[in-house]
Amino acid sequence: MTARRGAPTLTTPTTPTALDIRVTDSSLRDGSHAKQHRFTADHVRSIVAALDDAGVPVIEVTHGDGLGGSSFNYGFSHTPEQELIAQAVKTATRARIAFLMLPGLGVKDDIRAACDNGAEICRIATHCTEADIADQHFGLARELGLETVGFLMMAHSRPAEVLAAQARRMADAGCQCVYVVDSAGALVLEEVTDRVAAMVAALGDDAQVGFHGHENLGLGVANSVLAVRAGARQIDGSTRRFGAGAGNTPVEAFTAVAERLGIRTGIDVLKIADAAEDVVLPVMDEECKLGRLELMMGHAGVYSSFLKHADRWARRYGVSGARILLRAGERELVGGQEDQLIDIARELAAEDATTAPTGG
Ligand SMILES: CC[C@H](O)CC(=O)C(=O)O
Ligand SMILES: [Mn+2]
Repeated sequence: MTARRGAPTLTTPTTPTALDIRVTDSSLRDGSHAKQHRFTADHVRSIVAALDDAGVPVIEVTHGDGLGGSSFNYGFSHTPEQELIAQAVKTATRARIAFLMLPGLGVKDDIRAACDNGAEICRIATHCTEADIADQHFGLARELGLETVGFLMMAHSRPAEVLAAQARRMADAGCQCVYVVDSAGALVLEEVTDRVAAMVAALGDDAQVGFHGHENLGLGVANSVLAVRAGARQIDGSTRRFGAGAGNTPVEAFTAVAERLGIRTGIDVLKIADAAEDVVLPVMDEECKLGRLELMMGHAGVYSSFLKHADRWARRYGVSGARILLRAGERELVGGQEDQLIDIARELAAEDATTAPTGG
């Protein structure tokens, strides 16, 4: 790496040198939440072409809630996700296409279809205490010759040793890289280090460890660097932060920081910055911002994909979206419990009605 003029030397004793890590861009999957699942084939082609040209090695394409997510509960897709996956595969020249599935939302035939459409990496997501529900999906994916990744979602909600045991379970089922998934964007610095390090120790050479961050507390890049320093070898992000909540770790910023730290991603900083500005931004309905609701998600530990749902029910019932999210955090809601946001909104409306001053 050639030193840039004026760039400080940031090497510290804990800085890995010339370390190769693999970045997966989730704009076309996690960004589906922000886009309310309205991706078209044109969006996929343009974003995949730009990311592929910038050297992003893995691009994830699926409904925000994974294969089978298109539904009344989660939101219907504009274009069937298998078609989007097929378009992504046709467009990419170097990048490999990944898909996500949550057992129960998607079924094994969805994995077979994604494989037939040319996807190469199967990512199975479970709540961080429920790794056992993914056993058969990892088994099938390996039989099909797919690379496997496991997602332990809402990883802030359990301590490092619990995650390490769950990661071991995934690896034993055939998972080749288990991610600490900070679904709520609630993990703060050393909380990432501890979790990643415990998983690295539990998995040894049997599987890698990855980190998937969200920006709800503004820590996506910093947390990802700490994950790498703790031994993570795969990092997720989304170009222009295009993801649920305040969005994901921005790939372009992470790439630039990684380059300064001697962490090699293989991504061209200038090209990914162009892709973020010229290609991804125009596809977004609005920038993923770190506003009041997003901050509450990180603060209260709420699943990032609840953002649009909470906002909708707050407007419908005339109550505060931030209070909906705080109560969702107190109740420790997990993915799949989106409907309970409606109950909370109704409760808050009833409480407000009883406390409102009466006229006359
Ligand atoms: C519903 C799946 C979820 O969006 C996966 C993910 O990206 C996360 O938990 O952060
Ligand atoms: Mn996510």
